[in-house]
Amino acid sequence: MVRLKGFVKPEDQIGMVRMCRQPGKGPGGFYRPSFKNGAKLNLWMMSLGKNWDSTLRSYGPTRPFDGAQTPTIPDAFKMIALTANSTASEFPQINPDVCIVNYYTNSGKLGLHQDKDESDRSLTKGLPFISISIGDTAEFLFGDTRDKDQATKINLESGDVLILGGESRLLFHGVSHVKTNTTPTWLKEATGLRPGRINLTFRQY
Ligand SMILES: O=C(O)CCC(=O)C(=O)O
Ligand SMILES: [Fe+2]
Repeated sequence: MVRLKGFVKPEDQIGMVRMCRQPGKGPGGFYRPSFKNGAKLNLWMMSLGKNWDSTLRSYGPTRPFDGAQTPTIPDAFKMIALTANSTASEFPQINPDVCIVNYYTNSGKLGLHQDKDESDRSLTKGLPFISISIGDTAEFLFGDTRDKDQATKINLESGDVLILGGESRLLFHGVSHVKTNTTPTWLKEATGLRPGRINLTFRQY
């Protein structure tokens, strides 16, 4: 696992918030996903590139619940993810065809889980996923099991990048809480971003 603190430049963070708005409001935009048992996740989600469905735990070109086509990943997003990927030179380079954008309000969270719905090829090669945090700081947990009491806690701040690849690709991870009022003032002023946190994960299916 590699953490690149403050890797995403302020102008790129501003650009990413603005760029999320257009697809975020349209078809295929942000919605509250559910688990198989019908309970809602504590976040809003939008998939770019390919759709990830939280009930089926699989990828596809459209969203099963409303048939919406998945918006494309903006090239400018890809460039930022690829630059981070090559900075963490211990991991193979991916060609991202999926970007999952999560929006957490200040009561948002995400339980410990592994990301293992990508292709067998992607997982056996340990192809990394690249996570970018924007807005309020998250307390992020990771560990070898689903037990949150044994997990390590780190803060992910606006502009931080976290890369899980190779041996760390299947680490359990999650977000225990989002810290109120921690978005940088310049980001709030430039974008009018509502309180909360955006996380983008770039993956290769
Ligand atoms: O919000 C985060 O930092 C993690 C998101 C995540 O684990 C996921 O989308 O699979
Ligand atoms: Fe994840």
